Amino acid sequence: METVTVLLENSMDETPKTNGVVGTPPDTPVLMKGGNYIREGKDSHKSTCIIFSLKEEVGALAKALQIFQKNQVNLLHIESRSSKRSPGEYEFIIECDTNAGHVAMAMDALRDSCHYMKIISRNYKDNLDVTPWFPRKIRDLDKFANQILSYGSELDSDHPGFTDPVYRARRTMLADIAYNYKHGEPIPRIDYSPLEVETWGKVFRQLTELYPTHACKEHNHILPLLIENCGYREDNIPQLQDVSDFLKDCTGFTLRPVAGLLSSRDFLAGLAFRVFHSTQYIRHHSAPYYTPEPDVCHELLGHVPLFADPGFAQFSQEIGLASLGAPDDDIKKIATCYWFTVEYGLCRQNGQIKAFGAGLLSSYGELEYCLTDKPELRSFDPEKTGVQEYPITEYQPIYYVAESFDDAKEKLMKYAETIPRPFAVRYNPYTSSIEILDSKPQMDNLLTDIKQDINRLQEAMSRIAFEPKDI
Ligand SMILES: C[C@H](O)[C@H](O)[C@H]1CNc2nc(N)[nH]c(=O)c2N1
Ligand SMILES: N[C@@H](Cc1ccccc1)C(=O)O
Ligand SMILES: [Fe+2]
Repeated sequence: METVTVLLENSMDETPKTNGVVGTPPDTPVLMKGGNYIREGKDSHKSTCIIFSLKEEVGALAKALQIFQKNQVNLLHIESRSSKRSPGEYEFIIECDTNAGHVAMAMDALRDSCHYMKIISRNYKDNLDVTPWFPRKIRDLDKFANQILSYGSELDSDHPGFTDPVYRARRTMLADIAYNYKHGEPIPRIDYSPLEVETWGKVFRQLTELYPTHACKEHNHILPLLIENCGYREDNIPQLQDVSDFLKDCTGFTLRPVAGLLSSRDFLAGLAFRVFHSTQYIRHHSAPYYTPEPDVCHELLGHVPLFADPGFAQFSQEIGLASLGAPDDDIKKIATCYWFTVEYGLCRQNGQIKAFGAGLLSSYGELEYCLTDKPELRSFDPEKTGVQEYPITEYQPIYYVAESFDDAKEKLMKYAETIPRPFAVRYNPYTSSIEILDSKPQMDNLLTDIKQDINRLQEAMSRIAFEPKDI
């Protein structure tokens, strides 16, 4: 326990007290995986979170902490709050490093000495009592950086850039930026090469020709604003920081650089914080009109326009919140629904079918293809859509059509509500953190906030001076 500083707040305040993260292990250099430009992830940031309550007696916490010490478990963070679940008790939230020590043994021992205990851990498989780990503070997203899904060798050798050493070196450089990025830093600006700008230019020119006839109206509405405000031009690849600033003003969404495809769980968790993980590299110049992985064209032309829409931003965050702590099966289903809507969705608008999925809006080839009679079209229904298999690296054989943009949102939200979880969560935008609503004090706080809002609404209504024509 060499790095632990315990500062307990002996206050009756209901909100958890943050005592600062102490002793997060430093990053150790990671090795390049043979033949791949994606580096192997390391578990240095993995932690388990335990919520437990103890009888209020002298030395209770010290006893509990001894359990960790005996089992050589390193504690990273401690919060305390008085418990309303069991009056007279304190609740503690402890984050411990799972890389060293006998974590499972410590938890078994701890279980015997406390009334209430909930575990949130990456190590949840085969253990129904454990809620899968999720980030609780926006800074926790720094822990995803190394968790890029590296493609199998099959895709590697298929990849258009596989045999191009210049391209591979570029990818390594941009991956490094994403690996080293920390929350709150400005996103480094990239000086894109003439070849990279040319690739972007081709993609941009071709796609903007198709959008008027193929893209949904929401996308067509926002693109001109990006052209005006963020340097979206045929001869310029927009910088992530500029786009992030723009989104922040529109809907509070921000971008963070990422080295490649994230797992569905991690990617969705980012959305709960209104954070969109965005790649910064560009597809290989030999295949501008379809690429098998997300790239800056996909993020900036496919996803970003819709994140500037308040309704879509809200919906994305709700999906993110619904995913936190969900079991693997549910993550898979919700990710599949996400795939067939946000990534590859079609929708009806004024009697015509239009594309709203980002994977379509960033691929000239697939955008054209999806509205021909080649693919099969089915109607979007989360129960069925959620279990459909799909290829990631080629045109989709099946698309799901939503009746409208809002219809897809509503259906998906209803579905998300059925995901099992032992508590509700909400996002606190003041602290950029997730509150776990699992006991009365948290619910009281929520109620107080809602009351304030109702008062404000009432006040606003009473202040409106009605014009005679409004009555
Ligand atoms: C949630 C769903 O799986 C979705 O397709 C995700 C997966 N991981 C991702 N990772 C990155 N970097 N960019 C994306 O757009 C996505 N999409
Ligand atoms: N196929 C998309 C990129 C992409 C790949 C995989 C998942 C999502 C998007 C394009 O060419 O723009
Ligand atoms: Fe995407």
